[in-house]
Amino acid sequence: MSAPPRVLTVAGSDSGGGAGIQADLKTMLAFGVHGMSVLTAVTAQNSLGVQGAWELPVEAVRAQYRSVVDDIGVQAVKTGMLASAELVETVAELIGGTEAPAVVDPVGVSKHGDSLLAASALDSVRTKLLPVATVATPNLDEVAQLTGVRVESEDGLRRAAAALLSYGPKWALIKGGHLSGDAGRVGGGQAVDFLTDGSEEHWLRAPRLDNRHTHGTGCTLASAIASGLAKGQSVPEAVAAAKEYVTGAIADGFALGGGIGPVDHGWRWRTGRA
Ligand SMILES: Nc1ncnc2c1ncn2[C@@H]1O[C@H](COP(=O)(O)OP(=O)(O)OP(=O)(O)O)[C@@H](O)[C@H]1O
Ligand SMILES: Cc1ncc(CO)c(N)n1
Repeated sequence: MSAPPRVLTVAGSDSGGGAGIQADLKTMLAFGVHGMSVLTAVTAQNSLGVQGAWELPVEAVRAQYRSVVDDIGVQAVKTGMLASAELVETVAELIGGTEAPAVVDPVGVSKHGDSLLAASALDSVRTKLLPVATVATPNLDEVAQLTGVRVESEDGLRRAAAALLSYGPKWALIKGGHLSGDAGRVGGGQAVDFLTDGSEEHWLRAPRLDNRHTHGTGCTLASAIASGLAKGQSVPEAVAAAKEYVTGAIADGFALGGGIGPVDHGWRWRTGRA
């Protein structure tokens, strides 16, 4: 049997299994690719929040990356929680030296508002990491932090994407999920995301689901995109398939613990829906 496409996630561990490395690997399995991981940080995390976070040393991140890329090889890379300026710069340098497409999820804070990136790292994200990204996938808070553009309308999504592209990623995918939650200010009850490379424009719309168990949506979407790219899909194709997957996973998200439960990475198996 021939080997499946290989995808590498460079991200933090979520002990609760809903986001981070755990969400990434589950998503990759659901897409039929071989998932591999470079751990950047360990978090003590559950449905209620992040109780603690510990970064790994730069040498540990470098060594994991070299182990994977030099022997096994990768067809796509995805980045998530990078914690510090030093780690952001290290990962940017490693990705810059790898040919595979890179999906950069510029993770800033968790769903509970716990910080997963030092404020001092923002400039390194702008000047080192975004330039080596094939697709960057900020949510509305992250794009506001990175570009200063606060999105309050669909036209705002366009302006935010243009500002993000000025830092160098080939494609910007701005996730409007948070905005449409606000009494449907944008999208008319839909979860709207906007994808552009500066010339093509793609609007991704899905029903906004009334399920509070959304822990891990961003990690899941980015890993699904990386999986599609590893299979040879174009960025718009991979993003469309990823949006469909994350929407199904949110619909089937379930309660665990006393707070925000995870999306269901196995929804296609569990529900039999396509
Ligand atoms: N309630 C919802 N119903 C449908 N789709 C949603 C909902 N919430 C988010 N989404 C979609 O989920 C995807 C991830 O977006 P989101 O804005 O939640 O990412 P994020 O904030 O980075 O996630 P995370 O909290 O994991 O960091 C997007 O496609 C977004 O439109
Ligand atoms: C480790 C980790 N990465 C990313 C997220 C996304 O919010 C999270 N909650 N935890």
